[in-house]
Amino acid sequence: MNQSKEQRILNFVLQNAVRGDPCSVVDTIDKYCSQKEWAMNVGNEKGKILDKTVEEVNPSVALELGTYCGYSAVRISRLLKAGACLLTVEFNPEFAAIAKQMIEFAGVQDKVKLLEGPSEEIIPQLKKKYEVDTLDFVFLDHWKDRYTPDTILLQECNLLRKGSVLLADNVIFPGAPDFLNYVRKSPHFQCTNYPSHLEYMQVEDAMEKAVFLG
Ligand SMILES: O=C(NC/C=C/[C@H]1O[C@@H](Sc2ccncc2)[C@H](O)[C@@H]1O)c1cc([N+](=O)[O-])cc(O)c1O
Ligand SMILES: [Mg+2]
Repeated sequence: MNQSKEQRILNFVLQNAVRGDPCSVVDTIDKYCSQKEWAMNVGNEKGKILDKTVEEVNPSVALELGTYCGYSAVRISRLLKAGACLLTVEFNPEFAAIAKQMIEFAGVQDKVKLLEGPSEEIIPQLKKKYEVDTLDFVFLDHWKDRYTPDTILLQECNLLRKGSVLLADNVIFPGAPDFLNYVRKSPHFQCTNYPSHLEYMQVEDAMEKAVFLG
């Protein structure tokens, strides 16, 4: 039975990256996906916007929706201070298994908790089951039509506090028009747009930062 693209990406990392070195894992995935097979990792150009936002927020508790192969989980967790953690949500078991191996190879497993299941089920469990008080940072990179309902759900579950930062990938391509509309119209969010390009392509894309105002 031939391998999946995600398995091929993982194998390329296992054979070419440096174990325990998150930067080499990130660079090796970018190398494979720019030269061999495109894949929906946030990539290096938008990844630098992600890095800057994570460094600015310096979160104690971060949430990622849409782990995929673990590229952004490795990218985010490499920047976290001692004792901080990233909770990342993935509902596809194959992708979760790939991401788990990617995270372990990068050596960031002590900072990352991979939660298997759909975000709409996991988010309401974060306080009681995963002992989260509030989230300092949320990276949205899962199904684009889930960005808005999950942003509303995060508020309903009292998981955001004054100053919590949401950063959404792909608000131009594939696009998340209802999310942009929602956060930009809401009096509870202060929004900033960061124009960029789709990973590994010369297609326009952008990230949107939405700071919760309480
Ligand atoms: O579709 C895109 N992303 C959807 C990502 C989905 C990821 O999140 C879960 S869905 C889930 C996870 C958790 N909870 C509920 C659902 C999927 O199993 C996948 O791992 C996308 C597409 C393009 N593109 O160019 O077409 C570029 C990108 O950067 C993208 O992010
Ligand atoms: Mg994306």
